[in-house]
Amino acid sequence: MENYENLTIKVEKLSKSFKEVQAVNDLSFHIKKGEIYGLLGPNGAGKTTTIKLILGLLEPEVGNISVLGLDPEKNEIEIKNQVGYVSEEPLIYKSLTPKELFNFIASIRKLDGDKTTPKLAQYLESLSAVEYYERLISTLSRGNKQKIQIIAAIMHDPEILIMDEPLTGLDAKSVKVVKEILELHTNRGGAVLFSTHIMEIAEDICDRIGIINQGKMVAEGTMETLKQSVSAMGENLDLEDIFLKLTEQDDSINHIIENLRKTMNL
Ligand SMILES: Nc1ncnc2c1ncn2[C@@H]1O[C@H](COP(=O)(O)OP(=O)(O)OP(=O)(O)O)[C@@H](O)[C@H]1O
Repeated sequence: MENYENLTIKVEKLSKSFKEVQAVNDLSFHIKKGEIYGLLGPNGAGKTTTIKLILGLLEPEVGNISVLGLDPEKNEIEIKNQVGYVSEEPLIYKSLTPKELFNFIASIRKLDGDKTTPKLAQYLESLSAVEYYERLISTLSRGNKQKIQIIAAIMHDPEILIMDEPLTGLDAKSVKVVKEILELHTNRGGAVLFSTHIMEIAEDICDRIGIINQGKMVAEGTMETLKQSVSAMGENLDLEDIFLKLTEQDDSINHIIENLRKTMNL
């Protein structure tokens, strides 16, 4: 029996469409305290739409969402105080330096400078971003912009981190540092919603994974239980095969490879 007091995010029977596109279709899942939950799905599966609904940036057509017991449609500001969000799009405040951006965030969030300054220095150093601190964000590389976006999302110590494809563009060392940040965050009771289209990343980082395709949940569980259900199917499939199968990409990938071989004369 689930202990509902332990839940940070609860999504029930959520649906959202854009004209003829059903982006999210009767989706339900929950995220517990201390858990990294991965939304795994191919391009266009509905991951970003789900995240925007949870943040109150989009209105659901049907369904319920609770974030720390709050309704995103009614409590957008309160939820923003408890959540750190890394969006899929690159950072918007391009005409600022990271220093100006962090000062701006600290002032709107009314953060204590004595606590925030050393924390920021540590994050910048850990992510090898000290030298970019006073450069215009518009002049930074994609990966360095992403590091600044991640620091901006965690600097107020939110209870929940919602990260939409956060590792895009990061080098191997920074990926390791971000993974460590997520682990430390969950060790102290925080929760993470993490979206990715890359199965290995979900496997490496997430405690539980929800595989979505065309807005629908097609499988959910720990990596262990997902692997067990794969072997229970009796076929000689690895997890990558099952991901492609569940997301209906297995036939099309074989077809694409066959056509590519013909085109490239192999
Ligand atoms: N504002 C919008 N207007 C129209 N269609 C939209 C809009 N936002 C999303 N969609 C459509 O909804 C579907 C789900 O998109 P979404 O961005 O949620 O997918 P995703 O899983 O995050 O994909 P990706 O991995 O490529 O980022 C797609 O078909 C997309 O084209």
